[in-house]
Amino acid sequence: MRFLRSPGSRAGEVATLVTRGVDAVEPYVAGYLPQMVLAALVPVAVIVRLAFADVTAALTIAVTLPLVPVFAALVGAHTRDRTKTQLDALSALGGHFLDVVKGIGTLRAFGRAEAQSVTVRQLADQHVSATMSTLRVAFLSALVLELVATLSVAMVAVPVGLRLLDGGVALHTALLVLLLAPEAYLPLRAAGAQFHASAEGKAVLDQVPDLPSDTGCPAPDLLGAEIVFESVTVRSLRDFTLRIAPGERVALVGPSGAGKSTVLGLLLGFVRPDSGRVLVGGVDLRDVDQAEWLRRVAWMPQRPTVVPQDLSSGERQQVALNRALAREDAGLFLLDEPTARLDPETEAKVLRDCRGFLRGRTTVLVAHRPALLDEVDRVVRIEAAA
Ligand SMILES: Nc1ncnc2c1ncn2[C@@H]1O[C@H](COP(=O)(O)OP(=O)(O)OP(=O)(O)O)[C@@H](O)[C@H]1O
Repeated sequence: MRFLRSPGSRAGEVATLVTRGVDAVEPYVAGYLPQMVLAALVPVAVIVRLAFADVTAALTIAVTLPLVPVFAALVGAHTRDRTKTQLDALSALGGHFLDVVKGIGTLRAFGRAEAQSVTVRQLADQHVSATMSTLRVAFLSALVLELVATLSVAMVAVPVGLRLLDGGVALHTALLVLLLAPEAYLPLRAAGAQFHASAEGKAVLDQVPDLPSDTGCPAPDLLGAEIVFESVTVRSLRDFTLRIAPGERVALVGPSGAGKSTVLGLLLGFVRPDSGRVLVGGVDLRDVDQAEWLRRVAWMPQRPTVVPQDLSSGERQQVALNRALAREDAGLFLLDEPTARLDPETEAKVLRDCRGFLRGRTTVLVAHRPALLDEVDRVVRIEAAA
């Protein structure tokens, strides 16, 4: 959940990581890592046991054994790059597909829906070729590791067999060597095989951003908390400074593109200042647990999403406004042009209805319509950046 909420997460990447990515992590955590523990312990135990029975065999194993991890590391470096390319291709495909689905209405309206199928096909082809390339490397490396391990076992077994024929070694010692020698190589071979099965999981873990050790400090109680914009610069806002007292109703006015909605975005925590700070009750909003903060804020966006769609835009706006005002427990109300699509008569009625409700509740609203200005305690003008 913390990853999903982390700022800057891109939808396509997140969709790939939390679906296929999560499945891919299991072979790494439950397969490769435990196998690495065995690969570190078992060969040492075999060498120590054989050192007491047949020093030559123990030395042969000790010398040939490192060849397996050396070859595995050489092939592994190659595998890592290929797997990363494969995962990137999958993320690009997932992200693009998601964008196309989201924007299908607009694409159809402009007659560009068909063109997208070509792009999706190209991305799918890229993913197929990246996957085939990863598989080729995986098969090749399995072959290399099997070959190295088999030759190493032969280098131990053949001399022991010859010495047994010459009478240079007892039968029970030769049997012990022949039975134990393959066991020294087995965990390393298995780790090599697990490495390929788990490479995607490792790439996924590398892609998940470093998450903060905690989700931020508790959201300040808005009752009695002053909201302060301290020389905030972001998008079109330049050194924007504003103090909002608890319970105050403020209207933001100004030309299109001046940054009124950006001010609401800053208060929601969706937009982060490039410089300056937004303080609530003296706490920098950047440090506040965003999920908890959003539970305290009621927001009506400029273009509300309301199901069903068969409502008119004005009706949709009224539903969205009622939905925001129904959040009686909220400590801050952010309303972006709440009456923009209403006729003057309906607007007057809506404003009459919410007048009593908003009195004494901290409210920031974006106002283009003059009727809204009578409903607030203060009007703040935001000028377009020069
Ligand atoms: N997601 C975004 N990323 C980057 N810049 C953006 C983004 N959204 C808006 N902007 C830019 O930020 C500036 C301020 O936009 P904003 O929507 O805050 O203006 P506004 O005053 O609310 O305008 P309007 O009255 O037309 O709604 C504009 O120049 C706009 O292009």
